Amino acid sequence: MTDSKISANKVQVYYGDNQAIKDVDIEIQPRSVTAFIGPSGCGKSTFLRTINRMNDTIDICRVEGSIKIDGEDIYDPKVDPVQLRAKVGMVFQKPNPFPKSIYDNIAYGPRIHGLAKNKSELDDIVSSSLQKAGLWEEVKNRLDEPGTGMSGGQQQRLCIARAIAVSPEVILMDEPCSALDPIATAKVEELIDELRENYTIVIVTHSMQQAARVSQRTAFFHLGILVEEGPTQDIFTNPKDKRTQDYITGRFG
Ligand SMILES: Nc1ncnc2c1ncn2[C@@H]1O[C@H](COP(=O)(O)OP(=O)(O)OP(=O)(O)O)[C@@H](O)[C@H]1O
Repeated sequence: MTDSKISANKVQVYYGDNQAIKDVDIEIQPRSVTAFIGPSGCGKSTFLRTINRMNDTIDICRVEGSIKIDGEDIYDPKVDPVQLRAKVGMVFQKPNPFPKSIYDNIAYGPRIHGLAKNKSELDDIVSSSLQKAGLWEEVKNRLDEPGTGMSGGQQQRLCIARAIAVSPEVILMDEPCSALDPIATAKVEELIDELRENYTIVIVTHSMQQAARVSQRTAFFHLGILVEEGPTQDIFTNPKDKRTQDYITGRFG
């Protein structure tokens, strides 16, 4: 196994008095897809959001323990959460393009982070991000049109392109296909498979079939606890814990 990209150690997350994540330790491998699965409310999204400090935006939420990316503690007071979220991008359940043109959706992050010296560099970032998200051919002649006018699946790939535009190393995806039809889902899954060559991807999914299709490793959460984590094939064919077995065979959740 290579060195981990993300190391979480004894992570606890509280919403007020309610503890949503208990003592989670996990090592996430670079350039691969890790799926988080588990019944509703088990804390998958909460734990995902600790990896780019999105929980900071929820007043009552408190995170304890340590999360390191490339050995650096992302909760260190020196870390700027805005920079962190460029390095650790996020794609949400519902596609959420900005009410701007397709071009400006992609150019927004690079402009804020000063990634382009001039218009031609910005054009290059926009086209290469759309190419990496497999969307270029579909939109190259309509970059001035609103992102919100695209189909749901295209909007989600636009959101992936937007995350890619600021050169992230990690991409977090919180049920990215749950609002998409099967054809759009298949396209996003194909894209995830291509992206793993260059990015570390963590995906929360309710679909065990999706976890089996796209991920190399799977982590099963239950009641805020990480019950087990391992190669996806092992988790689905030979789980060690009875709770995992019960979940994957549809006995609960
Ligand atoms: N913003 C919030 N404020 C208070 N409690 C929250 C908040 N978000 C999540 N929780 C609580 O934390 C626990 C874990 O929720 P979380 O959404 O992380 O689970 P999940 O496994 O992602 O669920 P689902 O699959 O339904 O999205 C639940 O008890 C939930 O009610």
